[in-house]
Amino acid sequence: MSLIDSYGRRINYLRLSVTDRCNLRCRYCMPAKGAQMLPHHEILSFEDLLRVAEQAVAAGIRKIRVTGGEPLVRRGILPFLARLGRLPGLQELVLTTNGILLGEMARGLKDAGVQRLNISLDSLKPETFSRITRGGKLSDALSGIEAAEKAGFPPHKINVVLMRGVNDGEIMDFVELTRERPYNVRFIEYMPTHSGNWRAFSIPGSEVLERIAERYLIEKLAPGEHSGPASNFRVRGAQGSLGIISAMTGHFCGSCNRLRVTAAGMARGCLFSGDGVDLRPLLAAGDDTLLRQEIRNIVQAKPAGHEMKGRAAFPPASFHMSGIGG
Ligand SMILES: Nc1nc2c(ncn2[C@@H]2O[C@H](COP(=O)(O)OP(=O)(O)OP(=O)(O)O)[C@@H](O)[C@H]2O)c(=O)[nH]1
Ligand SMILES: C[S@@+](CC[C@H](N)C(=O)[O-])C[C@H]1O[C@@H](n2cnc3c(N)ncnc32)[C@H](O)[C@@H]1O
Ligand code: SF4
Ligand code: SF4
Repeated sequence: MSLIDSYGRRINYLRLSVTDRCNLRCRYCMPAKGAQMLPHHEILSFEDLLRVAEQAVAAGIRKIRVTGGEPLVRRGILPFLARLGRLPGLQELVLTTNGILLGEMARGLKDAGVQRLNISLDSLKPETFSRITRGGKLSDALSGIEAAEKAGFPPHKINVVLMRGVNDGEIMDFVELTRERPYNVRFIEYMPTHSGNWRAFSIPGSEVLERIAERYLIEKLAPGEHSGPASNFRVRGAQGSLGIISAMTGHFCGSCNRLRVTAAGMARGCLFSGDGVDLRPLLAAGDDTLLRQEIRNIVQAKPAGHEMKGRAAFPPASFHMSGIGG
């Protein structure tokens, strides 16, 4: 079974958000105060999340990335992941995290069958890290990253959302990190949110690459099985690699393979496509065949791309990265 959308793209990757809560408050993701968290009864139960995942896999999804909010703050996440990983037909179970809880949970994640981790780390300086995350401790994130390495995960992808004047002075420090460690450090263009003046902060991926190329000899890497939305590069002689995720200026929409389901059970064909489709009535009706058909319908209605340029108001009122899962 495979899911092909109306533009001929094969949709085989589900980003499943398990919570909209988080132990950090990153400036680019959540407002300082008054983030409206979903009441507990509106968050899908693990049973319902499993039903959605099961029907998505039956329809053609092969990879599930568990995200949030911070997925590791949801109670019961490890047994849930172990059950998710056992779904027949699912080939990859991966997770995106801020790393803060990995010190205590990395081993459990490995045992639950999570295959790879993408970890957000926006600064290597304690003060800047704390400023961006509104109070997070860099040492917690770094020890989490180390614990995950010790638990036997393959080299991590490290996600860095660049913000002009905030952490772009650290680009070369992150480049140096790839010389010492086998990580794939990915610089991400700041995407629109309600939490601030994103236009002033967003740095085009092309500029980042130019700045690196002024200092280092870099070579482009061929797209690999795990390169995802990033264009990847390597500084000559480095153990790790660099990625550019041009979420705003770039054009990975043409090869987009994703579907999203939020913790509230809203399915979206595109990160930026409005409110999405509410799966809860179908879950409540208990008809999994209809659920699978709805997943196919959403894939059919998936837009060609984000089309932000043509929009008078962006982002839409319903848009919160922490609520959608990035
Ligand atoms: N515009 C856009 N941004 C995305 C999409 N998927 C992920 N991102 C962004 O890319 C960054 C990294 O996301 P991750 O959660 O690490 O996932 P990923 O890069 O898709 O992961 P893999 O391809 O599975 O390695 C985040 O800023 C996401 O918000 C997408 O489909 N569209
Ligand atoms: C919403 S977070 C959820 C997972 C986890 N809490 C974390 O931070 O890795 C998923 C990804 O979205 C990214 N993200 C959040 N807001 C963003 C924004 N405005 N622009 C670009 N990336 C963003 C984060 O950096 C992270 O890599
Ligand atoms: S990016 Fe991740 S860690 Fe930061 S506030 Fe959003 S959900 Fe939390
Ligand atoms: S913006 Fe939409 S279509 Fe483009 S890559 Fe992201 S999810 Fe896919």
